[in-house]
Amino acid sequence: MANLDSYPPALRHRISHREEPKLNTITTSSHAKLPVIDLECLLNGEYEMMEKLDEACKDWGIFRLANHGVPLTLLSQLHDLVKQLFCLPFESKQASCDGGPVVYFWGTPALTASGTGVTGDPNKINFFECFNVPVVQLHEFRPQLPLLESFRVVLVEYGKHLSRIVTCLFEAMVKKLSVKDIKKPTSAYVADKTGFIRVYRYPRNPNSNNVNNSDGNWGMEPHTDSSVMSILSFHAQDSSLELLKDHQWLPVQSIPDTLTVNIGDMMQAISDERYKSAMHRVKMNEEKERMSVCYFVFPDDEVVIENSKYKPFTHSDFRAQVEDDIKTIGHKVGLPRFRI
Ligand SMILES: O=C(O)CCC(=O)C(=O)O
Ligand SMILES: [Fe+2]
Repeated sequence: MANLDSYPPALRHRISHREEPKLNTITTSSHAKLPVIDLECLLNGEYEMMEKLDEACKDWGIFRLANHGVPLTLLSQLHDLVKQLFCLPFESKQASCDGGPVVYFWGTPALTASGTGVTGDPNKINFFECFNVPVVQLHEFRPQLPLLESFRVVLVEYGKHLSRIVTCLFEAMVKKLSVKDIKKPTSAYVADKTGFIRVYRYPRNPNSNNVNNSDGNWGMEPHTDSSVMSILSFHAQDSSLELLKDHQWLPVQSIPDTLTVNIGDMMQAISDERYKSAMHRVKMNEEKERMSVCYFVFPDDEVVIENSKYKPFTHSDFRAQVEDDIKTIGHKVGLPRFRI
C-alpha cells in the first residue's frame, strides 16, 4: 500500500502491502433488502410512507433514505475531501486537530465527553481512524491547511442538511408512535447542539477472513449506537457494514444517492421499545480501504427519558454508564443497565 505512513502506527501492522486488489467476490444475493424510505413522501404526509417508516423502525432498526435533499454534489465533494484528508501523513492529521474541537482518534469507537478514547481490552482493536466533529463547534476549528478549511466548510453545510433530516424523521416517527411520555418538543430529542459527524477510514486487510472472528478484531466491533438515530453515507458497492437480523449477520450494501439510517438506543427507549436499535458491525475489507461518514444525534443532556421499560435516565447518565462499563468490564452494556 502506497500510503502506509498515513495510518496510525497502531494499525499499520495489519495493513496490506499488495497493490493489486483482488477480484470482487461479493455475492449480492445475501445482502439485506433494507426498506427504502422516501423523505419527500414523509414531508408530504403520505400515509403509506409513514406506515413504511414505522414498520422499518420496528422490524429492521435500519433503513435507506431516498430523496433526502442533500445535494449530490455536496456528498461527492465531502467524500473527495475525506479521501484526500486521510491520505495526509499521520502526524499532520494529529497536528491539525491539536487545538480542538475536532478530535482525531483510532482503535476504539468510544470517546469520553472531553474527547479521549476509552478502551477496554487493549488486545481488541477496532481497525479504523476517525475525525470526530461536533457540528455546532465547527466555527472554532481553525485549521492551517487549506484542505482542512474546505473540509470544515463542507461539514458545516452537510451538518445543516443532516439536522433538517433528523428533525423530519423524528417528527414522522413520533406521529406514528403516539407515546405519551414524549413530552418535550422535537428539538429536545434531536438537539442540534448534540449533533456530531464522524468520518472514518478502515484500512484494507487482505487476511480479514482469518482474523475477524478468531481474535475479535473488527473494522468496528458489533454494537448498537447510543444515539437517537445515526445517518451514514458510504460508497455504493461497499458491503463491509453488517446488520444482525433474526440471528443472522447480513451485509448492508449502500445504493447510490441514498443515506442509511440507524435507530439508536435512545430511540429504542423513547419509543418504549416499539423501535429497536440495530446491532451492527463493520468487517475488515479484503479488497480495499473503506471510508464512511456518520452523523449522530442525541437528546439534550437534561431531557429525562421516561417509559414503562426503563428507569428514568438522561443521555448523560447513559453515556457515563457506557464509559464506566467499557473501563471496568471491557464493553458497553447499554440499555439493559437501565431496565426496570
Ligand atoms: O462506518 C460505518 O459504516 C459504521 C460506523 C458505525 O457503526 C458507528 O460509527 O457507530
Ligand atoms: Fe454504529
